[in-house]
Amino acid sequence: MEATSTLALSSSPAAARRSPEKSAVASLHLRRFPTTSSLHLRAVQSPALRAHSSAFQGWRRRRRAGGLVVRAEMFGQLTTGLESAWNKLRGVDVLTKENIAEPMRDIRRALLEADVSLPVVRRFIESVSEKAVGTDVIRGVSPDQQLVKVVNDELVQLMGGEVSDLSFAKSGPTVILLAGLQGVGKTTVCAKLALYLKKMGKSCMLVAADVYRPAAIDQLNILGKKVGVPVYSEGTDAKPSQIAKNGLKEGKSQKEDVIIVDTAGRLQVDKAMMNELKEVKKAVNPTEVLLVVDAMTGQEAAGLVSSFNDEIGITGAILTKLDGDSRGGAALSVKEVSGKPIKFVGQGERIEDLEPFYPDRMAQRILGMGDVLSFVEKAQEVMRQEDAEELQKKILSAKFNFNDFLKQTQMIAKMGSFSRLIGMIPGMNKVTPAQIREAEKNLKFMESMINVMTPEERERPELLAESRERRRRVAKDSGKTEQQVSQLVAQLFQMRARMQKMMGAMQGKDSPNMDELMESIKAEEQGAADAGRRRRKYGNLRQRQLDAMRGFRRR
Ligand SMILES: Nc1nc2c(ncn2[C@@H]2O[C@H](COP(=O)(O)OP(=O)(O)OP(=O)(O)O)[C@@H](O)[C@H]2O)c(=O)[nH]1
Repeated sequence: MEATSTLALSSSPAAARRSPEKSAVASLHLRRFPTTSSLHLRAVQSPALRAHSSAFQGWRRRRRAGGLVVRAEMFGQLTTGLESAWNKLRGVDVLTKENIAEPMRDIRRALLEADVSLPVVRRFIESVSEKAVGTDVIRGVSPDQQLVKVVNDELVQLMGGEVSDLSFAKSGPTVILLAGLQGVGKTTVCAKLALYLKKMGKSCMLVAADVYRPAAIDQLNILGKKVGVPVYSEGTDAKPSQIAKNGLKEGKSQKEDVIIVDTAGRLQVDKAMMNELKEVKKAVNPTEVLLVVDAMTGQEAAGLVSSFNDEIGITGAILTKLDGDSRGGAALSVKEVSGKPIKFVGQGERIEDLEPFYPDRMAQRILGMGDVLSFVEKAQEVMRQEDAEELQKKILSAKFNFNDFLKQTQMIAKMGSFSRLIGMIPGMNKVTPAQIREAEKNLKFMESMINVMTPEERERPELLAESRERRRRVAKDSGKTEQQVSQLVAQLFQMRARMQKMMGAMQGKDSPNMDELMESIKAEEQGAADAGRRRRKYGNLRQRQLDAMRGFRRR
């Protein structure tokens, strides 16, 4: 099957003549490379990203060393469709509403061709467009790579975000009821699931409640033997609900951890089938009711999950035959259409070929750009660090005024948390969570006073230090006391001095001793009485700061 085969490809012209089909696939994959190569070039420009880019160098070495091995990806059709979207963004500097219009049309077309349902495609496109345009520019990352990342994140969300684990009963055996149309792979899934659970250390029993196809019971017996789990059956004469009930009783007496009930499939959904399933469900009160659907039926699979859920109430789906699905519509639509997660995927006929459904891994397989994604993530992390370094520099500046102060509190809020910033300052890791909470509270408090200062006062804190009138006005407008405003002004001067000390320590090549620094901060906060002692300790520059503060206190 083309979707699963691994093609050994040589990039030589002779090989292309020998096998034009293989060569076409190779060139298709090679077209993806300019992205990776330019990504590499950009990466080397940024020292922080150099280490990460070595992966690309490794790849290039391997490529130069000889033949190219390309795996024809599952969902290959969708991957190829999406590629044309990235290609359209070559040469643009930033993602805008205008320049993403055409790539978005390609993505839309690729998803529709993959048999994703139209409402799902619409929502997806809307969400990707909104996020792509609102994305911050990351240095070293090109817009096409950024779009890849946005699409990846949205694909992960579309498929449920997180892996959805099996639930187990709190007491007694866990009952898993499997339902589905004929030939979708239910009986095979029974055995695959039993093997999976056995590997988890759980004992299992299979119950043959498919009474309409005698071969199904034989098939289950054979598979049960293969996996090494008991199979409970009563032939084809008993009622499925009775068989399931008796099977559960047997399983309980054997102290099995999990009982998996195989039910009959029909060619299409009909009332008799639903009623029978309802009866079986009532008889065994299952922990999981999983609908087995064939991935190759595309969005129809998603519709089925919805209608089974409406009729009998299910807990999730198992997508089989994903190995033969080159489109991907089912995997992408099930969760969004039905609200029910895909819990497992079948990827082959062997009993080992079942695995939990990981939305993130699936998205990466669809995009076929694992390297680009991890590169963008790394670049985002570097950008966050650079933000923090920039912030640090500003904090350390002796010319720090209320504008800087405000900007920084806002930046801190943008970064999510003060604790994160503290953690980024070398040596500051010992700050306790209580101290951090207190600092965050103080920041808000101070911000309310700064907000009512005039632009001039923010620029030149000395104005407030010199004028009681101004301090009174700020107090009145912010709803704080005059004393609190005075404290804020004093604090700013203290901060300037403290920052100078930190700068001195850093420029003196020694890394600052933070314990000592924290101690001195505490000492500073004890008030004016200690000023003389601090003056001796901090030298001339500190002296000037303290003079300014003292002058202000006298007024
Ligand atoms: N390639 C592939 N084949 C599968 C997968 N799962 C099941 N099959 C094949 O699909 C066919 C039908 O599987 P069954 O398990 O008999 O299906 P069923 O749903 O129990 O069928 P009924 O009992 O008739 O309802 C078999 O040939 C399986 O080997 C899969 O994940 N990949």
